[in-house]
Amino acid sequence: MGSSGFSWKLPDHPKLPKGKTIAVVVLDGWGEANPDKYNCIHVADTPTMDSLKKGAPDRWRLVRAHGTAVGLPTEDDMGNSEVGHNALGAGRIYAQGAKLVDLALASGKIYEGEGFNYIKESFGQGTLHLIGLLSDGGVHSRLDQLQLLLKGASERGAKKIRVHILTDGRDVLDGSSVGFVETLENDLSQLRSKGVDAQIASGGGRMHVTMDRYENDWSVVKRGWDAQVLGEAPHKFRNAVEAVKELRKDPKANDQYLPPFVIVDESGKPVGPIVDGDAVVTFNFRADRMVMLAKALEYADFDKFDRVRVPKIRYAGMLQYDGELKLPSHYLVSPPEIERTSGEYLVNNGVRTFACSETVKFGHVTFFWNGNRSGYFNPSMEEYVEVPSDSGITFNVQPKMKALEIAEKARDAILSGKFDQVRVNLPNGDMVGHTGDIEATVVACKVADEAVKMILDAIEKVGGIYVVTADHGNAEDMVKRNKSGQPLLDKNGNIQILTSHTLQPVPIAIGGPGLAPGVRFRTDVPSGGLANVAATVMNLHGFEAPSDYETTLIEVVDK
Ligand SMILES: O=C(O)[C@@H](CO)OP(=O)(O)O
Ligand SMILES: [Mn+2]
Ligand SMILES: [Mn+2]
Repeated sequence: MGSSGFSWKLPDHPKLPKGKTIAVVVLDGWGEANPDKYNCIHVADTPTMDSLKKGAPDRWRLVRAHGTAVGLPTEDDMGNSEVGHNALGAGRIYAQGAKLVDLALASGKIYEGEGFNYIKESFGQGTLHLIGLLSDGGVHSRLDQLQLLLKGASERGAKKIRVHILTDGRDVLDGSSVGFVETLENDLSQLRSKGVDAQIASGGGRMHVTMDRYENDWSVVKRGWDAQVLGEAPHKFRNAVEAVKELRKDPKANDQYLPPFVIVDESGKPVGPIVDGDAVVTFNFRADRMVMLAKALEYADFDKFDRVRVPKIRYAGMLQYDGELKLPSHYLVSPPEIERTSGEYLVNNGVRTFACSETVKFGHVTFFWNGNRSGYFNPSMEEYVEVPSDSGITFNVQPKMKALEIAEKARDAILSGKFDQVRVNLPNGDMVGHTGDIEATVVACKVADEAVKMILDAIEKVGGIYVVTADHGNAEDMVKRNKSGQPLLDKNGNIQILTSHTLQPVPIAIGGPGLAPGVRFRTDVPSGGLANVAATVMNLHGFEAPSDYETTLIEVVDK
């Protein structure tokens, strides 16, 4: 985009009026799948979402929310919130972190960049520490990328390497941590046979150790800091496979919430605390659950918890996690440059915007929606409201979460007349779906449906328009299936619970008294995806979308 001649001004839509209040509702983790007893959305009482479906095909359809439709490497990649909200807000498909890292590793460019050269300075005297999520889930990180990085770094002079693992069980099956640790141990032993002193140094479950987000609970990050940096944890083991196996013996244990542990040598000393002169790489490509640790590692002024000891290190992220904050300042791969998002365009065209969710999804409808950018485009035109999430619990014990509070805020914003777009994320289907608790997920879906109703009722009152959609699947399928769709059993004959997202498409529904009578979904965008939603919403606000946006899903026929 050349600077000369560029204008934020959007052309008027030839047929659709401006000035309608539009509710944009994102149901997190709400896909469309065959109805059976593991489809919690089907099992739950969801009269509002059911009634929207009756508008098919003119005002209800499905859109793609996984794989290449959202910029992921392959069609086997399930959708996730980052790429889903990026696509929804940006209206274009960007090659996402997973893919950018793949390309940089394949071409070797990762080793030529500023970030790698910066950390490499420490390889002579210091240890290289790699911290991140150990699985092949592909949402935050990928095992094969870690493996390539280990190989590449050791070939380029890293003589002492320590890996600080976070077990998954959220993007992959619970219990799969053992296999991933065994694979990593095998790789590290091969490195040792080549003379590299390489070991796992610490670990813990991702939801209990390190990977909190949006500052919901700093104690999670502190537990990680204590283990990774200070070498202190309640559990000590001589090896990580044994650690994970032992800790999983607690009947309440699961991969997502394993307690922190450190690996110690024969004299009981931790094998890999982070000390002055070391290099650290956080190898997750996804931002939200790495930003807090990045702050703790990078900020001189930091008061979220007592770091006790702040080693002088060279730190790089796999990507830069926040472009506005320039955090971290060193990184191995440049993040996608998502610019000219729909939020920025609309604000520049006078659309007053309200966005709301609870803490655990707040950044989704703001930061991710706006192309991984924090803050307002224009504070006098926008208001972002965060409803505090419960912390320190798994959401199956509180499946209603803050859905109704979010809906109340949205309702009040709609009725206030102060906003043209009121955008929310309703987290329940996703956050409770990730716990693998089917009963609780059914409750979660019911309450999300109630929240949608509250918002739609407000839209009805003000003569507005609604757009109800989702960012990817989760709650619609809670069981791992074989290729023909049959539930898979484990060796004890129990079904294998699916805690992860899915490859399913998601619904999008439009309606409300403000929707012009001739508006309907086009039939010539059959493979439409989340990136087509931005142009659609721009049209409903009375504007044509920029020409490089993915095409709109709607047309206006004469009535
Ligand atoms: O909880 C998360 O971090 C991911 C799953 O790893 O879910 P979502 O993409 O919905 O935020
Ligand atoms: Mn999501
Ligand atoms: Mn999720």
